[in-house]
Amino acid sequence: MTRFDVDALQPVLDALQDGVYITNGEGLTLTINQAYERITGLQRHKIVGKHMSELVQQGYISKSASLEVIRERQPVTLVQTIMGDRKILVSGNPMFDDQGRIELVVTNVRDVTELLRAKHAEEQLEQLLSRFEQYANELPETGQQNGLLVGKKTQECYALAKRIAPTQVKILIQGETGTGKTQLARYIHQQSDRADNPFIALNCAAMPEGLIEAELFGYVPGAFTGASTKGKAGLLEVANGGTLFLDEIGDLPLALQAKLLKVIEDNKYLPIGGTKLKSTNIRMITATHHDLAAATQQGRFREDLFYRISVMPLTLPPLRHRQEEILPLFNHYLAQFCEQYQCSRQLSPEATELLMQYEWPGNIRELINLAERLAISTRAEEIQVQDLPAELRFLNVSPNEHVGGGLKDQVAALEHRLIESALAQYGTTRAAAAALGINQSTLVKKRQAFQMTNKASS
Ligand SMILES: Nc1ncnc2c1ncn2[C@@H]1O[C@H](COP(=O)(O)OP(=O)(O)OP(=O)(O)O)[C@@H](O)[C@H]1O
Repeated sequence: MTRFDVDALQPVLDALQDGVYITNGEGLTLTINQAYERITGLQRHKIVGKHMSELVQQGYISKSASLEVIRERQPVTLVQTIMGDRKILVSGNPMFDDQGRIELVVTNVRDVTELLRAKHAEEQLEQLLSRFEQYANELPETGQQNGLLVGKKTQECYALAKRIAPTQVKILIQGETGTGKTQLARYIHQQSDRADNPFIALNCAAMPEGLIEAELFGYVPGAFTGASTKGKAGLLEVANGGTLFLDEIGDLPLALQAKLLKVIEDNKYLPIGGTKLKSTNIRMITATHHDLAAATQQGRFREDLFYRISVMPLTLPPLRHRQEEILPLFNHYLAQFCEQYQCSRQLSPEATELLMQYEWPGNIRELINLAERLAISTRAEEIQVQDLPAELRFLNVSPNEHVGGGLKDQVAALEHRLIESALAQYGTTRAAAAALGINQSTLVKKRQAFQMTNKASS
């Protein structure tokens, strides 16, 4: 029995925005309010009279705050998961009678799913912004605002970019990762009459759909639970008057492609939760490493958007197709890092040869990373083959002929050939082992094991 007439209180409870759940001192459900029904999807008539432990057993809720309050005899706050994925913040409070027994447990419930999502989104945005800042700092120091234009193809690409920079033509930059797409987009911005306004870059592949939408279009105050009360300006607003560079546009979800098309056609967009269209004046430059024409045929990219953004395609070839640039770029960055780390380094002819033969899957970015790594890690002034990472050092090891057998045999055979190749290159087991990063005794044992297997099978 309780001193309170719960039924009489019901209209008051129903007027509250937060969900309310009331049990008696044993954990039997006395009532819930309408907000609780809305947040959890549970219906009052189905749970009144039920014990909280039944609700947990039947999977309606993951944990009961009321039972915990009864056990602990003090307030309890926890985050619960309901209906699979929604997160609710639950705070239970005991109400004691004159004898100190728990008479009621009153629990209030707030849906924090959107709040948590927004918090996560904010964190990701902060990271993103710090990346922008980091990238923006890279250019002025080297003075290489338009890059090192050594190769003919790169020179032609930049020359064309310079001619079209002052126009409004839509540019799609194609190229593998690290080939310099962002740098080229920034160059176009700098050569245009928008140079004094912002250059904003967004990588569409780096974020989940909900977040990209909030970042691009922004949201109005109170657009969703947990949204900032001030609302948020989208990048379309931040970049107003300047250039918005959308990298990896091929990864933009279809729903957002439709919204982006509207921006391109009318220079208008609707912030999330908004009712009034906003105008923007941006130059959009896009980039991709995908074959967008193929993506269009497969229905993964809107055809109308593809034609709109690719009026002027510019292609940056992979570094392996710009052989003449490898050394000048490498030496440029090596000199830059030597100055930074106060050292002096140069490539030996053999190491130079391997750099020229290497495929550079990460293109210029990979080359820059290697230059920095070698400037720091080599001891002698001349960089030797053994200073290079394994993927370059063993370039001349011919690919494994099929030796038959399973993966284990093939891996053993490859290991054997790498060991033999290192031995041929370095002469002694000690030097070969050092180059392979293993102990000399391990190398010798592996060699013997392989020779024995070979004898046994011949
Ligand atoms: N012509 C160039 N000369 C010198 N450095 C360059 C040149 N082009 C690009 N770089 C440098 O190479 C690195 C990678 O370039 P960038 O970030 O523009 O590549 P990206 O194609 O946009 O890569 P991702 O697709 O992975 O974003 C940057 O540090 C950039 O400064």
